[in-house]
Amino acid sequence: MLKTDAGVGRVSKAFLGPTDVAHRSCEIAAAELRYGRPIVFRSDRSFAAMALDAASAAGYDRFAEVTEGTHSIYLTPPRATAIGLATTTGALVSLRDASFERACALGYRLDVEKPETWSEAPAELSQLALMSSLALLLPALVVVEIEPDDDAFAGIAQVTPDEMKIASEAEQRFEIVARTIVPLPDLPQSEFIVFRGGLSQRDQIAIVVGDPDLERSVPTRIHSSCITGDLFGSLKCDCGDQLHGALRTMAARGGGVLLYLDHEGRGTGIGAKMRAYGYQSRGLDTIDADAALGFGPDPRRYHAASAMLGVLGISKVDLLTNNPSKAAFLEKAGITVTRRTPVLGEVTGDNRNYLATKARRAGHLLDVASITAALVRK
Ligand SMILES: Nc1nc2c(ncn2[C@@H]2O[C@H](COP(=O)(O)OP(=O)(O)OP(=O)(O)O)[C@@H](O)[C@H]2O)c(=O)[nH]1
Ligand SMILES: [Zn+2]
Repeated sequence: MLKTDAGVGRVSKAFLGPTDVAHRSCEIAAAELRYGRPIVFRSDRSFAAMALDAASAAGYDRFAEVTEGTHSIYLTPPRATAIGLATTTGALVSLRDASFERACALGYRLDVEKPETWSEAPAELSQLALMSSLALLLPALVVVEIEPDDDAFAGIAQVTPDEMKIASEAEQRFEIVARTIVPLPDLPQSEFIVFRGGLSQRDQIAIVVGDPDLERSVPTRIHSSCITGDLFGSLKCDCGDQLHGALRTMAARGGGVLLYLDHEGRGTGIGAKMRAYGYQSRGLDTIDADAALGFGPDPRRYHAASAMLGVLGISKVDLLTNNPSKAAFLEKAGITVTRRTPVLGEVTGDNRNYLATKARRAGHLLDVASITAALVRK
């Protein structure tokens, strides 16, 4: 039987089907983590957890006290590997007598010594890392295994793996809430279409440039938000150039669609991205900096993109990207990618390493030699 009523008692069938209940559990659990409060993850085994990124020192001390020092920190596989622990499921390191500062150091800081003792984390804790991503928090979690009916955690928000699975279906449900023309410089008439839906996501927009023929392959860009690059023209990345270049390409081809997705920092959030920039200033590349914070190379998911294209009636695209995983996702979601058009920004001394790392380590279709040559020519 599906466990979909964790901790909520009797449920109104008039308003709440199983998907609603599951969806609500996930949203509440994510919100609680963001407020720095614990949640309970109820699988075959039960765990209480709180996210260090949001917890206060006092909240952490209370967790340590209630659990009588039996609490541990869960390190995801990328974080465990970054601090020298060889594991595929992640690591648990005891926090007995460890201060809040020590827990944070183990969880996401640089220059931490490899812990002497640790154990393999139970595989189900990766689901807790997913919950913290949903909450846009670092996946550095203080955890303790508890009895399902543990009084100390009574009334705490609960979530189960079944609920997470059911709720993830909601990621694919989007609807249009508003559409209107917004004049943009040097572009044909452009319409902003606002979409609402998904799991823990803000409203997102599709910008329809000109009058694309939806019967044919539509020039399309899936653009992940980058406040530093798109809005402020940061030189650390090429996002702003790609954004404006893609819109110009669409105009030149008679029209197209740009999906501007709520994906700041490759989906990790602006807080994590700025921490990652700090680590990059100390010599780590974009992937190792994210790994030091506990993230895999690219945690983005593109369900919103395929759902929004579906609502717009677009089934064939000419995708403006250098990132093959965007094309692969769309194909898997049933959208035909007839062609890929590269989108290149200006190569600068500040973004060269970032672009080269994306090519070398993330499989982006960028020519490292020409990136370097472009710089030499300057
Ligand atoms: N975590 C992290 N995110 C970054 C960093 N630099 C840029 N980003 C984010 O990376 C994303 C880049 O998005 P896109 O330009 O759509 O995607 P892409 O994967 O580079 O692929 P293209 O379609 O070829 O541009 C944005 O969400 C940025 O905020 C970084 O150093 N660390
Ligand atoms: Zn950027």
